[in-house]
Amino acid sequence: MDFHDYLLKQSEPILKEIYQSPFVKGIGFDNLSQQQRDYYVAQDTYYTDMFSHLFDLTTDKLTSRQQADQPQSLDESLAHDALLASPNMLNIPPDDHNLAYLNHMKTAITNGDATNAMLALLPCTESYHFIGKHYLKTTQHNTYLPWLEYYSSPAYQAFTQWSWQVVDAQNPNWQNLASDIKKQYLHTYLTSYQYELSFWEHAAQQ
Ligand SMILES: Cc1ncc(CO)c(N)n1
Repeated sequence: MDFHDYLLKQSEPILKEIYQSPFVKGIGFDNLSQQQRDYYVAQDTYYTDMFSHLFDLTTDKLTSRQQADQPQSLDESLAHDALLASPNMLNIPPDDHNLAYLNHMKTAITNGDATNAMLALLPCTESYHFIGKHYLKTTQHNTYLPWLEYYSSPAYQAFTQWSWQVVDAQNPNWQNLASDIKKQYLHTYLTSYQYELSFWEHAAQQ
């Protein structure tokens, strides 16, 4: 088993909660209010802007081979457009859970090694790909189909697979990791997953 498969087993319960969270179901079953979409797109626009900066900091820690293999970076404004937000989103400031999530990633990336940095970002990348695939065929004539298509697209999949390959190559003998290091990696990864869940939960509460 590769390291990312082991990690996925650990995050599976949270991923299942994410699938069942009301906003994610709202995307899958075409059932979201304008207010929920405005809030989510406002939060996520802020988040993805910061994420690209954090991603660049992480890339600096990788080998030049890994950097060269990185697929073209993606323009998530296409996914945001698919949620049809109103201009009211411009009045919504970044919320505390969002800032706390970004702060967690920044700390893990600044203070940690290359694996720790990748694991702070991985839940973000992989969970959206799983959500896209999970709900792609759920509802006919779904208003939000372009959102699901974006995250299940070959380009997004390539980005997810590249992330897995990097994490696996960094830890070919992950079973032999010192237990405190393994604990730290898991903590970084699962904390990001918990923040992903919380991001969705807040969006549904609007
Ligand atoms: C909160 C969050 N996590 C992950 C992604 C996927 O990039 C996103 N757009 N937003």
